[in-house]
Amino acid sequence: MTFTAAEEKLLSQRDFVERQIAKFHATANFKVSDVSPEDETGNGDDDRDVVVCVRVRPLLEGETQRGLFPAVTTTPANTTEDKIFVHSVEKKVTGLPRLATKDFGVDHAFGQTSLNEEVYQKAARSLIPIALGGGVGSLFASGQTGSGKTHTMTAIENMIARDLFQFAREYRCQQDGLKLEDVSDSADFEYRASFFELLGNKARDLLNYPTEVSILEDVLGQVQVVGVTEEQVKTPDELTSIISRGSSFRKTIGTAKNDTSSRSHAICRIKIKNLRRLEAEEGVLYLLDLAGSESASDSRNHDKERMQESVEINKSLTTLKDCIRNRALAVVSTKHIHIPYRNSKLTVLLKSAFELSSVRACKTVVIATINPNILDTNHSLNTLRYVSPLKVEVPPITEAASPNDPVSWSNTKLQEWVKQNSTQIDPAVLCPTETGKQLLKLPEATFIDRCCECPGVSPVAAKKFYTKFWRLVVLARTKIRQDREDALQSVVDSRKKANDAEYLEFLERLKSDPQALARWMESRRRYEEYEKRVEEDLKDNPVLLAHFKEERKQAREWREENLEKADLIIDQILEKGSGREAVVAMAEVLKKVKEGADFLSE
Ligand SMILES: Nc1ncnc2c1ncn2[C@@H]1O[C@H](COP(=O)(O)OP(=O)(O)OP(=O)(O)O)[C@@H](O)[C@H]1O
Repeated sequence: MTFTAAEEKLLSQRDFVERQIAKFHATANFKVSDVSPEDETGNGDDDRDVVVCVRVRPLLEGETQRGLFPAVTTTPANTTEDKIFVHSVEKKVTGLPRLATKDFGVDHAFGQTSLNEEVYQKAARSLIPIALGGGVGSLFASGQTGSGKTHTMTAIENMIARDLFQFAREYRCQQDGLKLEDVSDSADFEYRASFFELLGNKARDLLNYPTEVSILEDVLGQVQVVGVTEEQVKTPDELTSIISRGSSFRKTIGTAKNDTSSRSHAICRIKIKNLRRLEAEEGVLYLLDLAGSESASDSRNHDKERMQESVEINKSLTTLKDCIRNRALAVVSTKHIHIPYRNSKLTVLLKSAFELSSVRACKTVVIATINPNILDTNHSLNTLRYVSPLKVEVPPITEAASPNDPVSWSNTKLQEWVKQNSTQIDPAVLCPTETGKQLLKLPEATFIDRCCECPGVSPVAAKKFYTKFWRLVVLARTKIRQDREDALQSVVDSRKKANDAEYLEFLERLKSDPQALARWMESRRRYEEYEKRVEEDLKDNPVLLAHFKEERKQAREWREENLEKADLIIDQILEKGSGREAVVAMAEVLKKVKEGADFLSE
C-alpha cells in the first residue's frame, strides 16, 4: 500500500512529532496517586454503572517497517486521573508547524505496554460477581477496524472462563464454610453459553452456522434469542472451547466472505442460574466484540448491500451509545430521558442492561481500542468522541437529600426499615452490619437465603421482600428526578418575570451540573427544616412567632431573588440555632440586605 503525498509529508516529520510528544509529557503536571499501580484493582469503579476504558495497542511489526509511528499516548500508570492524548501536527499558514493535542478523560487508560491481564483485572473482572449475583454485566469492545477489539475481547473472554467458576466456588465456600478443594466447578450454578453474530439486522448462530436466529421481545417484555444454541458448560475448559469455536468460526467466515468479521457484532452470552435458589433471577454476562466503525470515506467503494450494512452498523452503534449514556443520565437527570433501545436489534437484545425499572444490579464496561499510528488519528478521535460521552459523573447520594433511597442508608436506618416492613424477617440476620448500598450488592440468592434463615419465612416471601426492597431504588431513581424537576421549576417560577443574565447563568448551571443542583436542593431542604424548627421553638410565644412569620415572608422573597447568595448566609443563620437568636440573626441579615450588603464578599 502506497502513501499519499500528505501522508508521506506527515511521516517525514517523525523526529519533530516524537520530540514534541516527549516535551508534552515532560512538562505535563500529572497528579501522582498514593496507590501503587499494582495495588489498583479497579474496585473504585464499584459504584459506577458505566465504566469507560481505552486501550492503545502497540504498533505491529509491519506498521513499523512501513515507517509508521505512534501519536497517541496515555497518562502514566501512577496518576490520579486517567487520560488519553491524541497528538497531531497543526499546519500554520506562516511559521513552524506545532503539535496539537486533544485529551479525553476516561476511567481507565491502558497504554501500549499494558497486558491483557491488567486490562481484565481493572476493567472486566468486576462483572463476574454481578452476574453470579443475578445481575446483568455487559462488556463491549469498540473501535476502528484492526485496533485490537478481538485481541482484547478474546483474552478477556478466556480470563472470564478461567475465573467465573473459581468465583462461584469461593462463594460456595464462604456460604457453607467448606474448603475450596471440596467444591466442584459446577456446584450451585448452571451456566449456559451462546455465541452469535449480528450483521445488519440479521443474527446468525456461530455455534451452528449458518442458522438464522431471531431477537424478539415476548409479551412479558422479556427478550428471547429464538433458535440459538445454548450449550451447558460445567468447567472452564468447556467454556473456553465454546468461545474458541465461536471465534474461530467467525474468523473463517470472515476470510471467506470478504472480511465479514469487522462488519458484524460478535456476542457471547453466558446465562447463570443459581440452582440453590431457583426463585432468584438468572444472571447474564454479555461479552461483545462490536463491528468496526466505518467512516463515509471508508465505505465509498462499497456495493449497495455493503452500504446498507454500514448504515445498519453505524445506526446500531449510535443507538448503543445513546442507550448507555441515557441510562446513566436518567439516574441523575432532572428530566425524563428516553432510552431508545428499540431502535436497533443490538440494543433490543441488551434491553435488560438499560432498564431503569430493573430490580437487579446492572453494570456496563466499554473498552475503546485505539490504533496509535499517526495516519489514523482521525479514526482515533472518532472512537474517542464516541465513547467519552458515556462517562457520566454521578453525584453521591446522601441520606439527607434522598432519605427514601436505600443507597444512602446507614445500617441503623436499614434495620429500622426491615423491622417496619416485615414481622418475620430479623434485621440482625438479613443485614447484621450492612449499609443499604452493601445490601443492594448482595447476590439475590444470598438475600433470599438470609431471609429464609428466619423462622416461618418461605422462599417466595423472601423473594417478594427482595423485590420490595429493590423497588425502593427504582422509586428513588424516579423520585430524585421528580424532586430535581420540582426544584428547577421553583427557580424558574420564582424569577419568571426577571430575565437577567445572572439568573439565567445560575439556572443553566443547575441544569447542567447535577452536583450544583444537589447542593442547592440540600440547602433548600435545610432552610425549610430550619423554618419548621423555629416555628416549633416559638409555638408558646405568639408575639415572637408572628414577628418571625413576617420576617420569614420577607426572607423568602429575598431568598427567591437572591438564590445563590441565600445559600451562603443560610449557614450563618443556622449557626445561631433557632428561637429568639435565630430570629434576631435573620432580622439582621434582612436589614443588611435592605441596605444592599454584598454577602458574597463578606
Ligand atoms: N494489545 C495488543 N498487543 C499486541 N498486538 C495486538 C494488540 N491489539 C491488537 N493486536 C494485534 O493487532 C491486529 C489487529 O487486532 P484485532 O484483530 O484484534 O483488531 P479488531 O479491532 O478486532 O479488527 P476487526 O474490526 O477487523 O475485527 C492483530 O494482529 C492483533 O494480534
